[in-house]
Amino acid sequence: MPRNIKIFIFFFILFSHFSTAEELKQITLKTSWFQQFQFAGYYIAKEKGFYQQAGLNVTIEPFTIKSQSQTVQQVVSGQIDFAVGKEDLILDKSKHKQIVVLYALFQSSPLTLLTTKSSNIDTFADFPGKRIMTSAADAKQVSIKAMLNANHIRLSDLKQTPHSHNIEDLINGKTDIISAYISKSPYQLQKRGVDFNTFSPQYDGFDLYSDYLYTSEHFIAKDVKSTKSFKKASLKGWEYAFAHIDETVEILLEKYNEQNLTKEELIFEAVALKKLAYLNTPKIGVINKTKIQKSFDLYRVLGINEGTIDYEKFIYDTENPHIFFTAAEQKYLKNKQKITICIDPNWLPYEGLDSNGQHIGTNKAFFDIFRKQLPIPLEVIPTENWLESIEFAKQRKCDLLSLAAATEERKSYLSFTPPYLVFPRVLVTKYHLPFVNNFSLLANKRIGMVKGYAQQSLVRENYPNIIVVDVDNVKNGLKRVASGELYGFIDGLEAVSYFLKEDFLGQLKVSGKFDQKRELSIGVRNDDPTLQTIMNKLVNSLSQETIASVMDTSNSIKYIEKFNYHLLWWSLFIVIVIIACFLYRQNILNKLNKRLSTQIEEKTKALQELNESLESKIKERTKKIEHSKDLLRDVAYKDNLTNTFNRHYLIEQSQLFFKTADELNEPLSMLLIDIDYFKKVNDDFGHITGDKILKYFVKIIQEALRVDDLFARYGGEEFVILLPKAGLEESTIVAEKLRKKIEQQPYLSPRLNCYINVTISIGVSEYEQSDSLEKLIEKTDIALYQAKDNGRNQVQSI
Ligand SMILES: Nc1nc2c(ncn2[C@@H]2O[C@H](COP(=O)(O)OP(=O)(O)OP(=O)(O)O)[C@@H](O)[C@H]2O)c(=O)[nH]1
Repeated sequence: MPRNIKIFIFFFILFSHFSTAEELKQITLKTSWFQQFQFAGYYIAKEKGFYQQAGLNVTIEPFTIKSQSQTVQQVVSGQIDFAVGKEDLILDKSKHKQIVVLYALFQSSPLTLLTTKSSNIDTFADFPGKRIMTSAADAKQVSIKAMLNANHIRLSDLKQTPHSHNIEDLINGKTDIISAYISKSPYQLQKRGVDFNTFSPQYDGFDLYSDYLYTSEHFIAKDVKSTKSFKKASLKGWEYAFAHIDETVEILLEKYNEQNLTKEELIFEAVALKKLAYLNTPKIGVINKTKIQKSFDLYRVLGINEGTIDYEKFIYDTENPHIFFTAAEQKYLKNKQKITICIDPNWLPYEGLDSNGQHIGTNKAFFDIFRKQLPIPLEVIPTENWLESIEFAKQRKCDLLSLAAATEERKSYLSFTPPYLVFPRVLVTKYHLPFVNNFSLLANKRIGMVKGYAQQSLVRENYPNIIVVDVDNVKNGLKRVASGELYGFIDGLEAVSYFLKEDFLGQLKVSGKFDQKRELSIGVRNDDPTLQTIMNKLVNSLSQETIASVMDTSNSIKYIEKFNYHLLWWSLFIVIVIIACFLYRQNILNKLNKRLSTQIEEKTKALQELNESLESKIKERTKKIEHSKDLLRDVAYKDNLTNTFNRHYLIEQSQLFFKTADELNEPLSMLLIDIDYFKKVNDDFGHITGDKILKYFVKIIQEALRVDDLFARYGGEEFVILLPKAGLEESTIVAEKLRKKIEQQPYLSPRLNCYINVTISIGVSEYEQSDSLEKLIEKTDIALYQAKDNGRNQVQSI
């Protein structure tokens, strides 16, 4: 190869290397232990080029036990950029306020205490007086302290010896207890076949973060971009390492194995640590403020720390970060005392001034975010219009100009932050006009644009044939379009939408959209570079999520700020008219209803009265009829003298008695009673007394009979009794009972004042199926004849 070509290649390689190194940001990282899987994510990020892709050249500093205790100080002082910290980093934070944590790799600490089974130290009760081998760093860890404390063991109860980091010392009994990583020592014990006990703080509920990645406030203040990039690339390295354990272990074995660990040892460690990294979380590196607070409270409870921690500054939230200022910036802000900003007072919903001169609109929400980060006020200087705001910015009457596009002309007096709001620009025309896809078609048309807006020059440049007409503000521009004075108006979509919906609904519409979007930044006076870096930091701290969230919130409130009272009054008026009509109609209906009700009530009352009188008449009539019926029945069926049933009734009813007896196959008997020698009674005591004796006789007989029995006067002094359900024998007994009653109860004549003895003769016979009344009487009469014939006052049955 010719010599000059060799020289060219040499210089090419030299300069290309030099230029790459120049482009990459130099970063240093210090781990908390010797090379092992515990730091694999960082090795992988380096080896796989994740750091390089992020613009970083990372140097992983060699670990030494001697320098271990100095790491925090080295980070705080800026000698090292990033470091891996154990769970007691929060203790360091309370002393070194500059520490900022980027993430926590292990959701629970791998630190544990181990004893061998053969030592018979199986519970915490066996701990007092025993030898413990623990490093100064391990002894400081709150999880170990809290676990011992919770089990009533103090470190002073144990004989502490320096850690040899040699597991053989536990196996050989040189110590009783050792502090160890769950990811490492158990493997060595298992391999040696030594049974062991694990005392993990996690089991007592003390699962604290470990392996924090941290840096200093100074570093972040100096280089937010590298901070974010390093965090992102490191986590990417970790995700890769845990997803490709075999490949990672091979890389470690080849390049990062100063402890000469075996493949199996590294895989054991990887598996154990992966569990801790993804414990209760699918996302690696999460950090929760509450959990940090609890850990710090634990130190306080244990009496280890009395300090305080500003958690907002301790945990660096990439999405919503706290902004750290450099010492120079802090000094600048202290001297500056306040930052002033000019805004567009007439550009709602983006921003504006309300009737009290207060800043309102979407951009105010962004200012409020900035205000939280700034130690000094951010003050709005009121102006009449955008042109005046520009003029004030030129004259340095305000430090900043809000929502400004970075035009060449403005760059002569302002520098610009990165844009944080991007608006589409649109054309508004009258409602009936056609949509415009190509703005070249607007040639020779009068198009309004707000005077002083940077977009004017852009439109003039791109569409020189459009006649751009200055207007004062968006609303006036739209008014002039509505009146026909202008063909159209160009501005941001949100700004025109705000007024279209408010004041021009149905008159104007969005008829086209520009390809170029409008990117808006904060203009910063270009004679103040420190203010420029401060404003850049503030704008850079806005994540896309924050911007979207502010836009969403302000979009939902913008129409509330200017309430459409015109529409409200009209709506109220219409509602009132409807209610009034309804009430009027209701009133008329009520009156009609009332009248109808009265009429119905009157009619109902009259009908009720009529009904009642009819009812009473019917009742009366029915009563009369019933009475007449009773009278008729009495006349027809009753004997006038004795009030017993008569022969006619007997003839009628006997058929029913016979039928029942036939159907039910029940017995039925007849008594035929005749008063003995009644002619003589009449003769001796007179006919009237004879009548009374007949009545007396009937009364005694009636009292002795059952309700079902039928008692009737057959004629003269002869009476018939029908006894249902009674056979001949039973009815003969009844007849005898009646005979005795009459015999034993002589009639006392009040008129004659004497007892008159009366006796009766009774004939008894039983009904036989199909007997007629005549036949039955005939049979009974035969029996009666026998009773008479045998001397009277007796019963004869047949
Ligand atoms: N006081 C009164 N006597 C009546 C009534 N009906 C019938 N008698 C009388 O009853 C008597 C019946 O007489 P007789 O048929 O001869 O029978 P007896 O005198 O009772 O003699 P023996 O029946 O044979 O014991 C007559 O004197 C009738 O006038 C009545 O309603 N009132």
